[in-house]
Amino acid sequence: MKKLLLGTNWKMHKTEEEALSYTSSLIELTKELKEFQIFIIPPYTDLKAVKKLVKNSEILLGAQNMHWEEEGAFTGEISPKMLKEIGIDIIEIGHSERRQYYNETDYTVNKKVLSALKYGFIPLICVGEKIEEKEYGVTSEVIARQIKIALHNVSEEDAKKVWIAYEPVWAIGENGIPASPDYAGRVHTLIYNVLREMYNDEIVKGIPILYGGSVNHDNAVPLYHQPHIDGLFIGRSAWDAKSFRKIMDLILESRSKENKE
Ligand SMILES: O=C(CO)COP(=O)(O)O
Repeated sequence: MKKLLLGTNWKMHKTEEEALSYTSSLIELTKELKEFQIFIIPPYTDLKAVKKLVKNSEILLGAQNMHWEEEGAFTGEISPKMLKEIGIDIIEIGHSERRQYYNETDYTVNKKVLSALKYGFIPLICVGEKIEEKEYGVTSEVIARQIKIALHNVSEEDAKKVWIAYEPVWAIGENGIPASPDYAGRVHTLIYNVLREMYNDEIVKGIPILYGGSVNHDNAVPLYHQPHIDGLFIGRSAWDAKSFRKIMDLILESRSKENKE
């Protein structure tokens, strides 16, 4: 069975001290679990310290953003070369908060994806429709455009390294309403079909599509059962290591019930 990808985006949370305490607990709590590929995405200021802890574990480490240039006059930005030196595995690209507050566009997402691939990172590309786009019935068009532009000029060989996260904007954060598992499953199937327009079937089967947006202890299992949901990308419910582990336990419980049935 393929490993389920389970990761958490910390957003602008956790000082270095908090990051170290969380990471050591998570390593301890998950060290015997082989069913999941766990990843954590802390703020830049925590990355070096967290890397020292995770480097002897199976946990992958990501950064929340990256400039596409190696260096230059880009005050406040972080380059692929800097992240490579720390030993980062994943670059999260195009999260809706970056699209909403920091002028991230489909075109800058594409530049970052190409740069991340060039430097050997896994680009974790976030896509998702806004509430008004859902209400006007253009979710499929929005998602198809985001995916096609993000992957523009990405070769078949490189597409194998890409991860995609479907995060409906209206589902994210404290005021978010989680997508129903059925709705999420339908959009994941749509993403899968958009990818099939771009790449051959073998490659598409290997591209994981994660769901994110108010994943919690109640909806993690039904989401995991949907078609083409290959992982969960979690905010609040995974910011406490025990709460994150609880999501893993719920999934394991449901898997063992299935095996018995
Ligand atoms: O934005 C998210 C992951 O990138 C999800 O955040 P929440 O799980 O807190 O809604």
